[in-house]
Amino acid sequence: MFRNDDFKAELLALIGTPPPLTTTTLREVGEHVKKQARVELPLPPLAASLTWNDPLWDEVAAPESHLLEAGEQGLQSKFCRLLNSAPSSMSFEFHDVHTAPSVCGNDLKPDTVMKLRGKPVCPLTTAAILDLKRQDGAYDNEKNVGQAVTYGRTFLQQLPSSLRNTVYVALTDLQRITLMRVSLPANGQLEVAMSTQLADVKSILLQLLSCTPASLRVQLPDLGPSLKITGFLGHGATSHVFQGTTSNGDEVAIKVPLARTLDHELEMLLALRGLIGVPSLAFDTLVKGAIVSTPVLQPLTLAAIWRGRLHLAVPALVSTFKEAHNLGFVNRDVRLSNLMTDTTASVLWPIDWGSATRVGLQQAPFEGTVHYASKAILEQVILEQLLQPGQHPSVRATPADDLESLVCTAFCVTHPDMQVELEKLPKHQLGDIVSWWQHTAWASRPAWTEALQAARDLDYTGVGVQLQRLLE
Ligand SMILES: Nc1ncnc2c1ncn2[C@@H]1O[C@H](COP(=O)(O)OP(=O)(O)OP(=O)(O)O)[C@@H](O)[C@H]1O
Repeated sequence: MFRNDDFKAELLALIGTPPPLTTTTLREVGEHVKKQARVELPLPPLAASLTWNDPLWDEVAAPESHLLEAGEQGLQSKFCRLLNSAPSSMSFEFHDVHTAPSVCGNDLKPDTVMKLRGKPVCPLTTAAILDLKRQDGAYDNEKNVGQAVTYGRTFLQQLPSSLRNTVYVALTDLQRITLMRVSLPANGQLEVAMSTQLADVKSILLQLLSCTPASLRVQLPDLGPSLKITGFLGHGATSHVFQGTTSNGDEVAIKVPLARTLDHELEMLLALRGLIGVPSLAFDTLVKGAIVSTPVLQPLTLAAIWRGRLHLAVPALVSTFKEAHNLGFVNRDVRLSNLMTDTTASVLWPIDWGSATRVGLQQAPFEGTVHYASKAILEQVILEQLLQPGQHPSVRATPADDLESLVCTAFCVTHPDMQVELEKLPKHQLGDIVSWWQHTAWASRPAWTEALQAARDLDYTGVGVQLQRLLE
C-alpha cells in the first residue's frame, strides 16, 4: 500500500514524462543513418497526364531563392498555397498539419502529411510524412535526418506491425528532396533506407501521390456507410480495434477480427448486456464482421488508478464478475490488457468477453493467457499435457479462476517491473509460471495472499475489500 503522498506525486511525475529528445540524440541518429549507402526507392512512374501547374513552383524551386521556413514569405506558407493547385484525382492528398492533431504522438509535429483523400488526419490514413526545411543548403543534415527518422519511428510505434510497418518520410527545401523509407518490423529493429538528394521535387511529390493505398498498406477496413473510422485504439492476438463514429455521431470502439469470427463474443455481450462495466453494443449484430461498442476507453495504468482514485471502483468491478457468474458465465481471460477505464475514470471495464464460457461446462478448450491464469487452471493444463501430449488441453473453468486472475492482474498493475518479469517467462513453461507466482509474487506479501485466498474461496466481498486497500 502506498501511503506517502510525496513519493506518489514524484512517481506520477516520472510516469508522465517521456525521455527528452535532444538535438544531440537526433544528430546521432542522423549520423548513423547517413553512414549507410544511399538507395533508389521505388516510386510509380510519373504519368504524363498528371500535372501540377502553378507558377509558384518556379518561384520556390528557383536555385537563387533563399526562403526561410516560417513566416508569411517562408516555405511553409508558400507550400500551403501550392497545395491548392495539387492534383485532386489521386487517392492521396498532401495536408498541412499545423492545425491538425499530430500523427507522431504528442511531442512531435511534422509539417505535412500525405494521407488518404477526404479522410481524417490520423496514423491510419497517413502514408507519408513531409518536413520542410529552410533553403540554406543543409536541409538533410544529420539533425534533420535524425528528426525525420524519429518522426517515422514514433509514427510506426503507434500501429501494430500486422497493420503497418513502413512509412515514407521526406525532407525537402522544395529545391531538392531526400526520401526515407522507415520500417519497424515485428522484431522491433528499426530499418531506414535513404535516397540521394533528388532534384525536381514536384515530380517526386506527384510520384508519391500516384502510389496506391494497397502498395503503401494504407487501407481502412470497409465497414459500410454507418461507420466512420477516426483512429486506432489497439490490437489483440485476433483483432484490430479502431475508434470511430456512427451516423448519429456516437463515439464507438470497433473491433475488427483478424483470424476468427466474433459471433461468440457478440453473443456474450448480448447475454451480459446492462451490467455495469460491460461494454454496450451500439449495434446488436456484427457490422461487416465487427463488434461496435461504447464507450471508448483508456488503458489501465498505475497512474490512471492513482489519479482517478480507481481503487474505489474495485468493489463494483468485482460485482460485475459476480453478476456475470450468476448469469452463468466465466470470463476466462482476465488480465491487464483486458481491463480498461473510462475518461471520467470512475468505472473499471473488463473489455474482452471473447473467451467467456458457461459456468459448469465440464471441459472446454483452454483459452486465455497463461501468465494470469489461476493455479488451478495451470495445473489442469499441465496434467492434460502429460496425459494427452500434442492435443489442445481442455480445462474446467470456475468463477474462482476469474477472481484469482483479477488478483494477479491487480498485482501486476501495482508492480509494473514485476509484470515485465512475468511476461518474459515463456508461455509453454507453465511450471515456471506457477512457481513464479508462488515464490516471487506471493511470498512475503501477506496482504496479497489474503486477497488470493479470498479469490480461491469465491469470497467476492473479501476480494473487493482487499484489492481496494491494495490499490489505494
Ligand atoms: N472499448 C475500447 N476502448 C479503447 N480501446 C479498446 C477498446 N476495446 C479494445 N481496445 C483496445 O484494443 C486492444 C485489443 O482488444 P481485445 O482484447 O478486445 O482484442 P483481442 O483480439 O480479443 O485480444 P486477445 O485475442 O489478444 O485477447 C485492447 O487491449 C485495447 O488496447
